Amino acid sequence: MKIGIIGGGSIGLLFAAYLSRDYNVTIYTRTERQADVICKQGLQLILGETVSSTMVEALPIREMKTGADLLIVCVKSYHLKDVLSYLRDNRAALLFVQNGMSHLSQVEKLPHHNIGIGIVEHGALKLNDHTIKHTGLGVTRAAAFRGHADLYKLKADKNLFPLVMEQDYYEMMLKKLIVNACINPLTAVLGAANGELLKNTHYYKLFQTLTEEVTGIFNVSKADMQEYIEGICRKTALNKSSMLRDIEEKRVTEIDAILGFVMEQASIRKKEPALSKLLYTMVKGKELQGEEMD
Ligand SMILES: NC(=O)C1=CN([C@@H]2O[C@H](COP(=O)(O)OP(=O)(O)OC[C@H]3O[C@@H](n4cnc5c(N)ncnc54)[C@H](OP(=O)(O)O)[C@@H]3O)[C@@H](O)[C@H]2O)C=CC1
Ligand SMILES: CC(C)(CO)C(=O)C(=O)O
Repeated sequence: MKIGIIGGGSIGLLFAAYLSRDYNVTIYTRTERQADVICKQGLQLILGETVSSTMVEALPIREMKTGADLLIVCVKSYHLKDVLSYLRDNRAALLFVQNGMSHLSQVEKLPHHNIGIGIVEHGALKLNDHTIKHTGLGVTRAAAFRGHADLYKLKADKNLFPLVMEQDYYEMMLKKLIVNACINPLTAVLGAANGELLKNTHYYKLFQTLTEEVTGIFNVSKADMQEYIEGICRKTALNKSSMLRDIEEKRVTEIDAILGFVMEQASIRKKEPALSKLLYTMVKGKELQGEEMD
């Protein structure tokens, strides 16, 4: 089976490092430079004290080949529009692994017969063009959005890179969306690690109010979700959320895909997302502040 991975970032390199053990993998990068580095130096995966190297094919996306069975799209949600033009004439099955839910409206317009949605619960950090650090062991969940689910049942390391099939893509994405909506913007604005949302009594009140608002918009049980999200905050207590890292590194965040989607749904469902609106504006302001400091 031939797998193409689009985007040589944290998640793309992580997927490539594990899947290339069992499959013929090609990484499609934005730049020619990164593709050259990967082809010449191979991929390096760091997990704890262990460093493993694999030779993997890489090409700039504009030289994308046809003939792959599966393309796993690992760019950020706001870069999807740039890669969709490369996908339109490619008949491969597609698997999208973006955080948030705003990409669903773009995905559903694609003509492909087989489209899957993935949720990544690993932590991964790209150290350079060909080195990836697996910072948090988790699972990848996948479900069919359209067509056959079997295509995403990939063989991969059961302990280090397990894949779990889910029945309902919407339910699976919604749960992750609510987690990201309740943790990421607050930690980004407060400059706090995930565990601080539980430890600091004032932050905890804000966190509870936000969880109440977001679960209310989607008519999901607040008590169950609160417990689930608190569990994630405890497990990742010392970690910075991806949004906080984006703000610190003056990158664009995925706020539109996360709280933007929440606010859109609130408007459709005639609910008032007061705190979400406030946090959305604050994160947008932080993004602008980052741009102006450059
Ligand atoms: N990192 C993590 O631990 C987790 C990430 N996720 C989700 O996975 C998705 C990917 O995140 P992550 O890997 O961290 O993001 P990164 O920013 O690390 O990687 C995205 C990659 O996409 C590449 N890219 C952008 N535009 C194009 C293009 N037109 N053609 C080809 N490649 C392109 C970028 O290239 P370049 O660098 O050259 O700009 C970059 O290498 C996000 O939605 C994120 O929320 C989910 C769970 C955990
Ligand atoms: C689960 C969580 C909040 C872990 O930090 C995450 O997915 C993120 O940071 O984007």
